[in-house]
Amino acid sequence: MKVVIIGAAGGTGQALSLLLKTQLPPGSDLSLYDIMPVTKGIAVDLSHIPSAVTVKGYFGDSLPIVLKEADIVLITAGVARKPGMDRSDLFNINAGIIYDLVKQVGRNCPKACLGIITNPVNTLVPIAANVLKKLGVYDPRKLFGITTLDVIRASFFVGSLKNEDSSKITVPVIGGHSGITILPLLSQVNGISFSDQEVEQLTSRIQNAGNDVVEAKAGDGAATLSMGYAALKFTMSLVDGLQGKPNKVEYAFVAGNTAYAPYFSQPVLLGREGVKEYLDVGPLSTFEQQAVEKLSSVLKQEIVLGEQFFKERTSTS
Ligand SMILES: NC(=O)c1ccc[n+]([C@@H]2O[C@H](COP(=O)([O-])OP(=O)(O)OC[C@H]3O[C@@H](n4cnc5c(N)ncnc54)[C@H](O)[C@@H]3O)[C@@H](O)[C@H]2O)c1
Ligand SMILES: O=C(O)C[C@H](O)C(=O)O
Repeated sequence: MKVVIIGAAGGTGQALSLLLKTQLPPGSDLSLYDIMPVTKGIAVDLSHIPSAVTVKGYFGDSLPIVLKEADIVLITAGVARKPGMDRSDLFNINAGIIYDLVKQVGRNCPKACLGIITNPVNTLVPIAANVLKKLGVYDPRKLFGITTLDVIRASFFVGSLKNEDSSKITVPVIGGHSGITILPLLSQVNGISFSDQEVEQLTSRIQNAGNDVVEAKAGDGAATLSMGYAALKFTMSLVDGLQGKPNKVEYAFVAGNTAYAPYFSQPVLLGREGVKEYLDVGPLSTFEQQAVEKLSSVLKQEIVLGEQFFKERTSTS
């Protein structure tokens, strides 16, 4: 299994690299890439951890070589938020970065599964899809916006509210990865019920959890460590699915089969080619039905923004 992390010298990239070095199946190749020369040193540092995962670091113009033979590419390259910013404020810089990087992915490892962590996920995934389409290598089963952080946060918040072990609680989170597009389905949490007030407060807390980290870090970045853990969870399920292990289900922002928006975070069963089956989001409460109607119009606008960017960029290049 070859996994490439692009943006590996950043906060999220380093946390994820560390976790994957210890968790990938023996014999895997973990290749780290960033524009920063320190990436080589990060790989040397990680290589001293005893595990049967080979780790190498690259920077500069070596990306095409790094990508060859990749099974999974995870992109965390780009800028992160500072207090007072929305994820959409990152669009101007990160859209161009994703456009260029995904071109390289499409050219050098067209069959790889691609996970986008960089924000704004809701807008960057449509750009990535269009870049891959233009290259003639788009396979919707293999392109994911990684929204697992919302899922793990929701488990933690529900566990702390109800005094339960959060590692045993699963909260479905659908929609997208910004503001009201993040919709936890609290009505589907097994064995736990919530008052209307708890539903409203928890929903808002899950939607705003990213802001809490950005404010608490006070100008020095956004969530990196919990994101590293979340991306590990997603990636290990993807690895297992690619290796043919059964019942690997994750929530991810995909070009799926819901009526809510052309790209939507929903449960997916992972298999040898990426998504094996798009699963139903299940029954929604009245609160969730109203919320999903509202979020779908916001999400559609954010998706259109990505598609417009792609059109403008291709017409000028
Ligand atoms: N999907 C999510 O739930 C989620 C969670 C946390 C962070 N994020 C997003 O992930 C991104 C990274 O966050 P971070 O905190 O790790 O930021 P960071 O600034 O610590 O790291 C970003 C890294 O990207 C590198 N980079 C920039 N342009 C590059 C390019 N063209 N090629 C290769 N590397 C490049 C930088 O050198 C840096 O090392 C941000 O956009 C952030 O909003 C998303
Ligand atoms: O909030 C951010 O900007 C980073 C990430 O999307 C998060 O949810 O923590």
